[in-house]
Amino acid sequence: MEVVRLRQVSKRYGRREILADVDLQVNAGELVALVGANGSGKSTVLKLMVGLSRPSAGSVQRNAGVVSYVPDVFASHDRLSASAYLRHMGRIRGLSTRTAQARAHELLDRLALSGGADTPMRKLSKGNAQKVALAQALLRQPELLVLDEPWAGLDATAHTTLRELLTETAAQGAAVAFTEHSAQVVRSTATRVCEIEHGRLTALTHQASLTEISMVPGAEIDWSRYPDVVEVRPHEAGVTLMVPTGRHDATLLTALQHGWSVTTVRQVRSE
Ligand SMILES: Nc1ncnc2c1ncn2[C@@H]1O[C@H](COP(=O)(O)OP(=O)(O)OP(=O)(O)O)[C@@H](O)[C@H]1O
Repeated sequence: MEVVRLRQVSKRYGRREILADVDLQVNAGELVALVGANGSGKSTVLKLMVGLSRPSAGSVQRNAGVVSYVPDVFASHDRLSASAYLRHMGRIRGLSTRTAQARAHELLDRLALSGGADTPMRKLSKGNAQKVALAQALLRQPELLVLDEPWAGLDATAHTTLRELLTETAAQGAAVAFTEHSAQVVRSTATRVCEIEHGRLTALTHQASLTEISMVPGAEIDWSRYPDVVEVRPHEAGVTLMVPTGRHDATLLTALQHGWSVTTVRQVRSE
């Protein structure tokens, strides 16, 4: 199902054309990454998607009740604590105080907000403020979730959690669009990648589905040197690898031949 569609969209600021003839749709369940150089127009596309900006020509159609947006900069000078802010945002989004509070705590726990949910917003570090911005966007399951460089400033744990949260949100039927500069994050998260160059969409590529393999170490292997391995996540119990589905058999074989014990294998992103 099509959740948002840009048709022949152009955007001008004064006489300057920022976007030209952009055709792009995002469907329910998709994770679309917008990539391109600084200033190529990615954030502008995101703002058009959520309705924060209007096209100079062309049209934007949205088929979503709950739309959530995470801006690239989320600076708050508020005296409100993170948890009071999220309770308030939850109420605005139609949740009861109790549900908003429970959901806020669940999200802040998963994202490991340090300094506590009772810290005034203006005292939060950049990364922790980003965690609050993400929690705000996920208080209610959105139908359209749009995020501008959401990984910026996050620590390693929250980095992984964010990918899991976005994947879960898409699996529950949301259309998800985001910008990101790290090729590795794009490869391990997006189901489709759109490239923008000087305000024009230049390429669209579908990403292969990925399989996540968790295992306990045997003989030493530097997994990052294996071309099939998209991502390596070391953790206390061992390591978790992301490998394109279809090529995971070879990775499993290598692991077993080196005495590693495989604990779980699961497909985390389908095509
Ligand atoms: N409100 C505005 N008024 C005038 N120009 C703007 C405005 N917003 C964006 N621009 C210009 O539009 C162009 C595209 O900006 P945009 O923020 O969409 O790029 P981006 O691809 O997201 O860049 P980055 O990777 O640096 O975040 C830039 O040249 C920027 O200066």
